[in-house]
Amino acid sequence: MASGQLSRAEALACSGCRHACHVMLYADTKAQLFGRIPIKHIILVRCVCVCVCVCVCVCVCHLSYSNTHTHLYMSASLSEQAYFCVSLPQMQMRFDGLLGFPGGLVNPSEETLESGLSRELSEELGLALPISVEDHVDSCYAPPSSPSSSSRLITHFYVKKMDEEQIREVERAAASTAADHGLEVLGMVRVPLYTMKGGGGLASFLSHSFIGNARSQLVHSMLRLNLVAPGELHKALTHSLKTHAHTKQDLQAALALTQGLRKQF
Ligand SMILES: O=c1[nH]cnc2c1ncn2[C@@H]1O[C@H](COP(=O)(O)OP(=O)(O)O)[C@@H](O)[C@H]1O
Repeated sequence: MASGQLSRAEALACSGCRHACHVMLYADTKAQLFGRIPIKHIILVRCVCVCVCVCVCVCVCHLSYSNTHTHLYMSASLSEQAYFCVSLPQMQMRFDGLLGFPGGLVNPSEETLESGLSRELSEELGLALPISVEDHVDSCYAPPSSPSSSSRLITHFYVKKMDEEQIREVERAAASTAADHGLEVLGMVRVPLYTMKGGGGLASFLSHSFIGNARSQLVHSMLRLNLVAPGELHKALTHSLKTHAHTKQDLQAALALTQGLRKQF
């Protein structure tokens, strides 16, 4: 067991600990890539800014595809059969501007971890999604939020595979009937799993700010479920670090702008 990780039983036995449960929802689907490229075992994700995004699970050869908007690098095995395995992991933009998985605090003395997580999902997604013990992946101590914080937080992570239509239903409900929409949850986003020339896609996504250990939960899940090949992920993370350096420069330029304006007004 990795450091900081606990078994479910150890976690529940911790007296005075607070518990938070979050879930990664994802789905596979059949799809025709650009209507003509026969590729097997790819993961295809739609994201906010690019129409069709590609990522890879099985690496045999390298293809490159380009149009006026995108340069996508794919490792893929070709097949006669036009069957595409599309994966759609979801995260949310939280009220605090950070990315995270749907879920929240659960009180195990009043409810099971799974029923508490389902309750949180009804508020955030507008749907009662049953979560079971089998969906549980791991439990670990969260880093203390401040040196003075007295109670320790244990985060429990779940992964639930759904079908594509269920994911669409979640997206529709999250934006229309969910009580938390526009308040605690600013919107659901699909994770772009592809790597673009220049570092777009997954690399850009991973360089955003995440709540708690949500980024490592995402990275571990991508590896464990073979949603992204380890080499692709390594490349994406290396790019994310470069993006960070660029973001720092950008922020410094923006800060200089506001400093100039502060002097004027
Ligand atoms: O996606 C996540 N992965 C891991 N930990 C998270 C995630 N989202 C939130 N947390 C942690 O769990 C705590 C409680 O989560 P959240 O803010 O969702 O609960 P709440 O909506 O019930 O207040 C947060 O303060 C944060 O430390």
